Amino acid sequence: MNTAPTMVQSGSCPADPPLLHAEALTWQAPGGDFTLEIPSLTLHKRTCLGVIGPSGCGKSTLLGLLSLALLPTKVRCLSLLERQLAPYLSPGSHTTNRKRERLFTTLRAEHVGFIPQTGGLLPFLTARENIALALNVLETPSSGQGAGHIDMLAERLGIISCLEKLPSQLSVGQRQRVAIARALIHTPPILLADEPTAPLHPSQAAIVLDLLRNYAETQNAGVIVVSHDIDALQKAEFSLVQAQMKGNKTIIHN
Ligand SMILES: Nc1ncnc2c1ncn2[C@@H]1O[C@H](COP(=O)(O)OP(=O)(O)OP(=O)(O)O)[C@@H](O)[C@H]1O
Repeated sequence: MNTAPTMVQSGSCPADPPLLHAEALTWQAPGGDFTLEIPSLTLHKRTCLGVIGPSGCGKSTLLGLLSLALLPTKVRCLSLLERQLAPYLSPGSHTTNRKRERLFTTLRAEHVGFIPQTGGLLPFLTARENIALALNVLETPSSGQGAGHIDMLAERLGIISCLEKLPSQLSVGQRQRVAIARALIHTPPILLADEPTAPLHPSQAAIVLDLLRNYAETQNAGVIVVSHDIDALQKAEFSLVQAQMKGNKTIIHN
């Protein structure tokens, strides 16, 4: 399906600098069998984007690039909270790999919440400890108020009774909601989520997407969700970004 992307910057103010901006960014898979091109992609404050497209079209790869976990093959501009990162990525850059990795790790930890497709909880920590991990790693001023904050978020996600249990004692849907709480607990300005609602009952999926929309609006954050559930994204008023496949190349932009 090669439909043009639909994009409505609902709620964002054009005067605000974007939270995330990429231009002329390309990733080529090792072996060259697949290429993802991002001519231009911008995430503004108080905006929720829903990236849709068929299996294997590069949606997870897009999140990997935006979360700085994957390095682009080529890039003209990549900025995160107005910090220009392309100079660290150009072939002629004098930055060492270690220095770049240190910077990117810090940016990721402080500014990006990530909900992986598989939850990614540590099996030997309780749900509460998993959620608190981001606060402990960052040692933010909000670390002290962590317990109350965790309970409040858990209440909204319907997992209050799960907090003292290990991931193995939880259902797939409960584990996913713990992973969502873990990604939100340090109130990152950018939230990236890979199929966050896939293991959830439709009623829970709607609650989660509404929570993410509300999070973007109240925290001045930007949310990008990869999902196959177009109806749920539209009901939660996400702006849809359709991946366009052309042979072994995918183009994603807004
Ligand atoms: N490390 C890699 N080496 C080679 N090819 C890769 C690598 N990582 C991803 N790919 C390829 O890149 C393409 C995009 O993969 P990606 O996981 O981003 O797709 P997706 O849209 O998220 O798929 P799904 O909806 O099934 O999760 C696929 O064709 C995949 O085979």
